[in-house]
Amino acid sequence: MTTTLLKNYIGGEFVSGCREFNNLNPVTGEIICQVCEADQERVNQAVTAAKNALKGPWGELSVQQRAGLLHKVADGIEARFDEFVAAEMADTGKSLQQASTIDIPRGAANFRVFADMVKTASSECFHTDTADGRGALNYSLPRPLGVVAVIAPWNLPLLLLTWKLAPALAAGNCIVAKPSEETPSTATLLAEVMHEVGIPAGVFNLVHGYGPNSAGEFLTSHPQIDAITFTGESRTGSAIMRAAAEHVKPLSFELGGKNAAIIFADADLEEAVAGTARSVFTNGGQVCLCTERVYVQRPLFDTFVNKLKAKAQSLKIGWPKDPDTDMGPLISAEHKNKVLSYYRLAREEGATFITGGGVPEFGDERDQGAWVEPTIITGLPESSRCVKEEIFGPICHITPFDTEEEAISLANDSRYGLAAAIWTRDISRGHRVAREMEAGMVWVNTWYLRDLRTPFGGVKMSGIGREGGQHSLNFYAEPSNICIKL
Ligand SMILES: NC(=O)c1ccc[n+]([C@@H]2O[C@H](COP(=O)([O-])OP(=O)(O)OC[C@H]3O[C@@H](n4cnc5c(N)ncnc54)[C@H](O)[C@@H]3O)[C@@H](O)[C@H]2O)c1
Ligand SMILES: O=C/C=C/C=C(\O)C(=O)O
Repeated sequence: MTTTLLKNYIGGEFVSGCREFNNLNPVTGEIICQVCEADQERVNQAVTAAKNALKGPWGELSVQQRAGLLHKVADGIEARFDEFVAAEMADTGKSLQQASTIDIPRGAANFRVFADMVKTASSECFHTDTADGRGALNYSLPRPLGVVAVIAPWNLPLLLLTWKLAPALAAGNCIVAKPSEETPSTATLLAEVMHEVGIPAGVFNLVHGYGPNSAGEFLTSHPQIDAITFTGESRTGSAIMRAAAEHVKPLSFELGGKNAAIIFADADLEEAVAGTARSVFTNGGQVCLCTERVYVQRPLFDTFVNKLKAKAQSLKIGWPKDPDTDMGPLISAEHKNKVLSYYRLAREEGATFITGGGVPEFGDERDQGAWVEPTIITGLPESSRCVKEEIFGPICHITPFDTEEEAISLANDSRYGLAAAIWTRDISRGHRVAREMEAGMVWVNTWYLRDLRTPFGGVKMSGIGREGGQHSLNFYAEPSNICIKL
């Protein structure tokens, strides 16, 4: 992307904003470009454009035609694949390997999976007996919610934005989307693709800005927004719930987590170590599904800790474009300071540092970036803040356990309930323990293995509702029941 100014996309036009803010590259802290912040007026214009578009050609398209346009969006992303990869890497510092094998491919895949799924969606129909014997027919039709506000986070920017956009558009809604202020680039490229493939003006609108007292809050408190889908921190979810409360509307929340991994003594040790290293350090620990609490059955504890330490110390921390790089920087100096504050807290709480706990020194411009060391700690009480609070960085705490019941109790002792991973060769135990997890998603002898048709979401403070497959389509369109007296 050569653009030096990222604009809002409203009513089919790229427009400026009330002011401009810097988009920084977290590898070196350098300014990548400027971004136009949308004020209340721009958000109002975007919502009006979306409202009007509902009554325009978009509402008259057949499901097949809508699905065909969504495949064209996927084609457009794939046609500009390298641009999307470069833009995602510039905004986030994530590795070429991750951006090119996960983030951007899923951007296209999300559109394709829902374009295909909506074409085969079915609805309910009942033949009803009646007192007069003539009966009645009850059938339901899916009605799009209307204008949907989509608010996305910075960790998997295109993946998570399109994970919401694709089903929302497939169901016939119009959108006003706000990407994170940290990662505006691929969302803007996506607006260019939408424009190029002929998504009708106003169907997809993009507003840049922050949360409080900026585009995010203006959007979620807007009376003409018909539904909100949000992915981000749990406390932000609470704020959005309050902002939306006055105008009662459907909410879909994918929120924070403090995910546990349980490693039983009978686990395949090499698999469990490799899988746990992946679940702790992928994307610098900046994935909602990442493991921050590891529970290892006592006979295996010392061996496991030493092997995970070796894995952490073998991670290549380096330039995102280096094909060997395993881990880049965190998203921002602010987030780096937050993660380092937990490294300091861990010391204050008396943790034993197995590895890491500081900042890597490169001796070049990366020393101005948002880098931290992959870190493993042990020895803290389960009540400590580092074990209870989401850190969202490349760090895990490891605790020994003795019995299956104890492991389940430890893993469930959290206000979050997003994901869990269980490592055991005893598959009956895998089924049994998975069923006891207070989490929306449980992986056994693997992690982050995805089937896009499955329910994705969390319990407790980790979210409201489910995304994925029919679960997404059920949120973005609600059934109207029609009863015909025969
Ligand atoms: N459950 C999931 O699927 C999932 C996926 C990814 C990230 N997350 C969570 O997201 C968090 C990291 O992402 P983040 O730092 O971008 O989260 P965040 O809550 O700080 O911001 C997320 C988005 O919300 C916007 N926002 C912030 N305050 C707002 C407000 N008051 N009103 C409206 N919009 C507002 C931000 O500008 C951004 O676009 C972590 O807690 C992580 O666990 C969860
Ligand atoms: O950071 C959270 C990752 C979410 C991933 C998905 O929503 C997905 O893989 O569909």
